[in-house]
Amino acid sequence: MIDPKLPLTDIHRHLDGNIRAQTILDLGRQFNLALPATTLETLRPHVQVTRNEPDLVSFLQKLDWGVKVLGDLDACRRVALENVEDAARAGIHYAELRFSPGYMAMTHQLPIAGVVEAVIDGVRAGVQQHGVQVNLIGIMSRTFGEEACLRELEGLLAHRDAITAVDLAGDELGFPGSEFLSHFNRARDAGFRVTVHAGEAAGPESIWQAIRELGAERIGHGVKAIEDRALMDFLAEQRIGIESCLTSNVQTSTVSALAKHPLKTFLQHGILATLNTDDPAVQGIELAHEYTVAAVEAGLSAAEVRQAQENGLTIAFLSDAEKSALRQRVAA
Ligand SMILES: O=c1[nH]cnc2c1ncn2[C@@H]1O[C@H](CO)[C@@H](O)[C@H]1O
Ligand SMILES: [Zn+2]
Repeated sequence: MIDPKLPLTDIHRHLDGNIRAQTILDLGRQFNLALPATTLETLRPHVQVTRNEPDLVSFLQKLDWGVKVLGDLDACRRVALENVEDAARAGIHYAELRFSPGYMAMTHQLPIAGVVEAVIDGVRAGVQQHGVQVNLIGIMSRTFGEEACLRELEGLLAHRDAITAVDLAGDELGFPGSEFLSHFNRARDAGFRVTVHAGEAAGPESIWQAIRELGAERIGHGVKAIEDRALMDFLAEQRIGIESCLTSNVQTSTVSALAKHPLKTFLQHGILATLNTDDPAVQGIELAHEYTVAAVEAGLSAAEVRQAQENGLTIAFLSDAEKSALRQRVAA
């Protein structure tokens, strides 16, 4: 169901939601940290979703061990490099890897701009080794409040040229987008592209807010757009893309089952919706699973899956020239 002649993109993929279990064990040992388990098998339930979580916030706790073991900047560089390796192995041609430098820095009080630099470094090394094309998206983790997000933004601004876009992620219900207006004004002034996690835990009003007040050009998840016909029309007309993450939405109980997922309706409505992973290691899936298993269970026809794959390139944060070059490279 993946068209090998079309670029395969993953434009919603958290680098810090994709830290290998083995790397968590290695780093735990290296920094002498007390982990909840010492073997891969026993660690797994602490770092991976084994059954659906009741809500978004419970799901997000599964990411915590991955960042708690980041004891120095080299550890950040390592997980960034491994993320590019994983993307290459998953057959992805172009990935937008997103990360929250403040979340990664938090446990061991690493310098935030240093984390940003280490991630850039690790990704650069990975790209050289594996030939995957990558752009980076800097996340502000709303869960830790406005001040913490401001520090993240500043760390990202310090490396403006190597960061393509910004995002807002974390606890959408507890920290509405309206608290982050000034952050996004600054980010847009600096020339960052904008995508926002919205309409995942909160309703369609959160998506309207992200577009109108934060300047979102794309929406992460956007599941709740299904409740607002005018919003669906607007997304289609304005070509505001939706980054769908099917398995993630079931694991966070955002949708009760794949068969109830609105992606098919979004595509039928002419919305530029796409297939992506979210937090592959935490979810225990890779992109191929989303294309060949999850999309099918969500009722997509082969033509709709192909449309979603096309849309990934259409809404990617790439220039038109970069898109054509990528298209030609893959088709050749
Ligand atoms: O599915 C998701 N919805 C909302 N926030 C998320 C999701 N996955 C990860 N993060 C958040 O992104 C940051 C790390 O990149 C963290 O804030 C994490 O909680
Ligand atoms: Zn996400």
